[in-house]
Amino acid sequence: VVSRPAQPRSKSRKPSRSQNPSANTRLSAQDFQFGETLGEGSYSTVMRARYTRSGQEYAIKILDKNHLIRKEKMLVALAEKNVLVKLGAGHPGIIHLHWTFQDEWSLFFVLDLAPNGEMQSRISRLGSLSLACARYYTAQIVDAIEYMHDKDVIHRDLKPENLLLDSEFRIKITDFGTGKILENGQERANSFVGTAQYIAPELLERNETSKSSDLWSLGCIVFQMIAGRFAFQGLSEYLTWQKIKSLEYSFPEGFDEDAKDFVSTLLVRDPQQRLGASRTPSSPSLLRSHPFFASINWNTLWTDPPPPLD
Ligand SMILES: NC(=O)c1nn(CC2CCNCC2)c2c1CCc1cnc(N=C3C=CCC=C3)nc1-2
Repeated sequence: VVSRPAQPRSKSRKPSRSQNPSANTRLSAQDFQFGETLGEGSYSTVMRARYTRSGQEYAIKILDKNHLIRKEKMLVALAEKNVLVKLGAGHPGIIHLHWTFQDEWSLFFVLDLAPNGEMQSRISRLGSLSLACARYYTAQIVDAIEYMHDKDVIHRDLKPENLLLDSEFRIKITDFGTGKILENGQERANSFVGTAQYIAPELLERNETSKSSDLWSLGCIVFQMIAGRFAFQGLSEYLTWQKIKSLEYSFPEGFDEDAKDFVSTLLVRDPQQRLGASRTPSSPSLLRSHPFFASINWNTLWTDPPPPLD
């Protein structure tokens, strides 16, 4: 990825037309004061930025055009934008795309900033989360996943690194670079994506992903939040995959019984048999009615403060 100066190069070029739904202004990099780098991908850099006119902070994903073209990833970048546009601003648990614009070198996605970083960092720092915390965050993730799936979007790389925390320490699911829109009732998609410890067996065995693959990843995430370690971890990626395919995992002593049952209903080899796999937007959610969530008030889930992290 091209390393960017603190302030993008200013050239007397007309910024391209931006997608700024709230006004007729034409956005350009000069409208922002860029700060720290939040993350780097193979063809993108995410930077903290302040919109000069309002003072509002955002995360701006900068995609290098030449790199996208050379690596034939332009369609991937546009697919990510389409997923983000389809998800819109409709859910508090999903990072929202505010605007896009481009210049001669880069595409710019102006996204919500989640100032409190990754869930992964919390789990690493604390070892594991308190049961109350794990329950609260799992409920938020379930709520966001069901919203996403109701819009026929699958994430395909859910993991604690992609679960960010906003200013109120609420979940924000991010990085839809591996996201997929299922067209016209399509149930499954072919393409290899994902991160070793969270990949569903059907992806390893049949290169197949579906909404249910996100549910498998959810099971892995809940296990990790409570146990403080991966459900599936071998000495190599290949051995990790072998454990996933043979469903070789075990709960540590003292793992909460309701949480154990919840995780066990998701870490199921057959995608169709996972809890919530056959849910439709009009059918009741089997995930939400699981006993693990007995103490969750789904109506105030996004306004309730999180329990203490440890
Ligand atoms: N790939 C992305 O779309 C993306 N990547 N990041 C940073 C990554 C850092 C590594 N783990 C995955 C996320 C972001 C976004 C969206 C938008 C976004 C919004 N806020 C933050 N905030 C962070 C704050 C502190 C540390 C890391 C990220 N980060 C992002």
